[in-house]
Amino acid sequence: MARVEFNPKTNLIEQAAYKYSLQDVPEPNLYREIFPYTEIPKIAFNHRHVPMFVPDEIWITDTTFRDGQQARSPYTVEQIVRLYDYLHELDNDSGVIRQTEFFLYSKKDREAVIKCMERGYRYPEVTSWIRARKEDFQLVKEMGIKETGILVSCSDYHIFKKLNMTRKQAMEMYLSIVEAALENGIIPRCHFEDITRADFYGFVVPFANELMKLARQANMPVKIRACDTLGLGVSYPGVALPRSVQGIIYGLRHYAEVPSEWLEWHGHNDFYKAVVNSGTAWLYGASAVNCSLLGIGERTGNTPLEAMVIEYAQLRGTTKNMRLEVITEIADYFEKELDYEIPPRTPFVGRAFNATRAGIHADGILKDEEIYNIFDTKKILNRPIVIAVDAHSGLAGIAAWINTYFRLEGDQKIDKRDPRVAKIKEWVDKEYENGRTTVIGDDELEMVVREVMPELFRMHESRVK
Ligand SMILES: CC(C)C(=O)C(=O)O
Repeated sequence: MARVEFNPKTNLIEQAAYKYSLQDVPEPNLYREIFPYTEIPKIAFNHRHVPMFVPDEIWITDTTFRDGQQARSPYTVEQIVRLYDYLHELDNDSGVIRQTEFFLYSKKDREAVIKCMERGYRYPEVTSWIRARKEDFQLVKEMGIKETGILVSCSDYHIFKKLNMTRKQAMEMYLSIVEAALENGIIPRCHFEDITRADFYGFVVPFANELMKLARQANMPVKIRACDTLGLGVSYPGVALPRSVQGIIYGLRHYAEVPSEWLEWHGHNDFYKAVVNSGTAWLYGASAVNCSLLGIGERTGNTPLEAMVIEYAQLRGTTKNMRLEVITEIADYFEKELDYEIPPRTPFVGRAFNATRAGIHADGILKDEEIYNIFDTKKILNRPIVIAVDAHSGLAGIAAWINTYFRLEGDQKIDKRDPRVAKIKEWVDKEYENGRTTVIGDDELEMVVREVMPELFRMHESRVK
């Protein structure tokens, strides 16, 4: 039962939050009715609605060098430093991209951290990720890092099956590690792994309560990152725990009194929900959402950082002083320098995200591009709209297609008088002479351009399917 108390500060009779205590169950609660494993997981509703609560400040934290790097071959030190520079350039001292986290395991990891710290940027702040071993705190301290991530897996899948412990044993172990961080003057950021399959009232809230006690005793923040490890979080109104994103964030704030500034959501995209879940976490009281560049992370990836930059702009009505065109530079860097193929239809960064193939759309765009473009992609992302070619495009249309599609600038640009453009036009004309009525698709034009201008493909090889 919830306690009803008089609050002299507000002069109101208030219902105090019920204090949940640890349920040290003998058998794991695997929520088999929701996660039968041999069937698709179920989305259960209890029709409980929690209030929206948007923190005064919301921001993004980055995991490109941690979760991102776990899912691909490691970056070199130079690549890490370049990507860190890009994050800083994108943030442009707005503080929206507030922190990024690094492994400290190897000499190479540490060299990258030192180089990034030497940059002296305020944002994104360098934080670390360590094994939950007390010796590692010394390392964090020596490197001058103020905050570190610590893994505190919280579902019974992890506690019973992976750690082979009881809930009480796991909680005691986690608390002793958090205490060690605080004793070393380091802010612990507790990664509640697999929270969307965890017993919320039997483990998550009681554990968070203990963490908040430690924070009060040490007079230091103890942050909580709610990790939707398998992307099972759901943001539909009335969804039941443990899958409810808003339920988790509300519950941590309300029942464990975790302040918004210490609360973060870490999403995965297994069910295509990473972006909406992160936005929901913001709206229901987590100040931070954890993302990675291009969403690169374990399996289907994390919440894409660039998507949350755009979401921030939509929710807040401002980009502060972020430089959104850097998103395009980052995408180019991944493709050209890191040999990473961005799926063409990926929002904001894929080469086809603002391309239109339908003749009728191209016609509309020729009249006024606003008709078929989501926003001024040239101004905001330095990505001019891409137009498909048809019977009426002519030399100029074909040259424009090549220049926008391959994003050629300055003297790289192909002129309409270039004889290679005439060759492509011959092919286009033949198509229509032979009775074609549809617009020519990007893939078809790519094939012809590949024959006539192979050098373009050497530059953009990773863009070609
Ligand atoms: C390893 C943990 C912290 C994680 O990244 C996740 O749960 O997705």
